[in-house]
Amino acid sequence: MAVYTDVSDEELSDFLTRYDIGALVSCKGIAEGVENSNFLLGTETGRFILTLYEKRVNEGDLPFFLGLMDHLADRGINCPQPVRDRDGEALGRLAGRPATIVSFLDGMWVKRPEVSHCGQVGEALARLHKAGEGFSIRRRNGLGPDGWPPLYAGSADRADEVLTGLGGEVETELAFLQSNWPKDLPEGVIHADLFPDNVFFLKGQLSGLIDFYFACNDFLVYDLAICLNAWCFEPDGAFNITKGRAMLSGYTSGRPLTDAEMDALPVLCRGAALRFLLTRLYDWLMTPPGALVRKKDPLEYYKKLRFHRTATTASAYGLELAGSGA
Ligand SMILES: Nc1ncnc2c1ncn2[C@@H]1O[C@H](COP(=O)(O)OP(=O)(O)OP(=O)(O)O)[C@@H](O)[C@H]1O
Ligand SMILES: N[C@@H](CCO)C(=O)O
Repeated sequence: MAVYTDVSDEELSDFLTRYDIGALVSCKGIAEGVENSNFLLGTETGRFILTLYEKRVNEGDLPFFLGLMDHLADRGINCPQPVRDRDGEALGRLAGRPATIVSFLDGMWVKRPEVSHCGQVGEALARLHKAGEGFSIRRRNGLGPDGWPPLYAGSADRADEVLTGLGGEVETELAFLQSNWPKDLPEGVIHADLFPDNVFFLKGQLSGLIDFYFACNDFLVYDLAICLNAWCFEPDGAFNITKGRAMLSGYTSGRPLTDAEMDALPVLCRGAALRFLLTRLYDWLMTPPGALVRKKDPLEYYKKLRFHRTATTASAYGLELAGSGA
């Protein structure tokens, strides 16, 4: 459960006096999520989400995340909006942690995404990429190719505890990606973690996007590679090309891909799979027993990586390539 920091009723009521959102009526810790402590607040004026940023979020990045949510919301993306206190500050401090209050979004995430969900996520991702244009703050992707070797170093000597031979496979993949990572693709602000639990639907229609705390500047099509990984595989590990096709056509209906982006898709999908394999592997090995957080299976992403190694062109994901008849 993602409530790492306890907040007393007194501290919380005091904190809320800085805002114009009415007095506290209820406060409930939210079990989902792994990164930060989240609480659902009820006040006299409505519902809000209170987030206390935990150790993996760098405080210096918060102006990027909070500014980005404002920028996107101003451009029609339904995402949480930071609530400002009477001094105009979106970032406060509570129980010793940096803290913000953001608007509550209605909707539910889907545990078993269907083709229609994948198509809508593709469309929403293209809208998000366009809405991010003109955002003035930059943030490099700390979990991009340069970040993978140091991240892996933290679990390298224990990787084979998870699966015999996994360490060697990761090293081979790191070397391949270092040599084959594309250059000069269109860049912009990416979400970088648009998994099903970060997308809300209401009556089958995509209603909102949350959790911008991995957002950064990177290749736009890398975000699409992350979404293909997160949405288009079945629980048995098989890639569902119908879902892939729906996602890619949803995306390209809003933002066509360049030839270079299409060519790069299989390698970017490999990189995206490795990125989540590595963060999950680290957490799997390093989270102390008894910690409240639910660890996610690194091998799910190892299986996905193996699929991507068999993909030679973007048609493996359902993209129609000119002249391929695919
Ligand atoms: N603005 C919001 N409106 C409604 N619910 C929200 C909002 N923000 C967060 N939540 C709820 O809190 C849960 C956890 O939020 P979030 O995904 O941001 O946490 P996290 O710790 O960063 O998790 P992770 O990085 O693992 O996805 C969400 O699944 C959702 O149920
Ligand atoms: N979406 C990530 C966890 C949070 O960033 C994963 O499934 O590994």
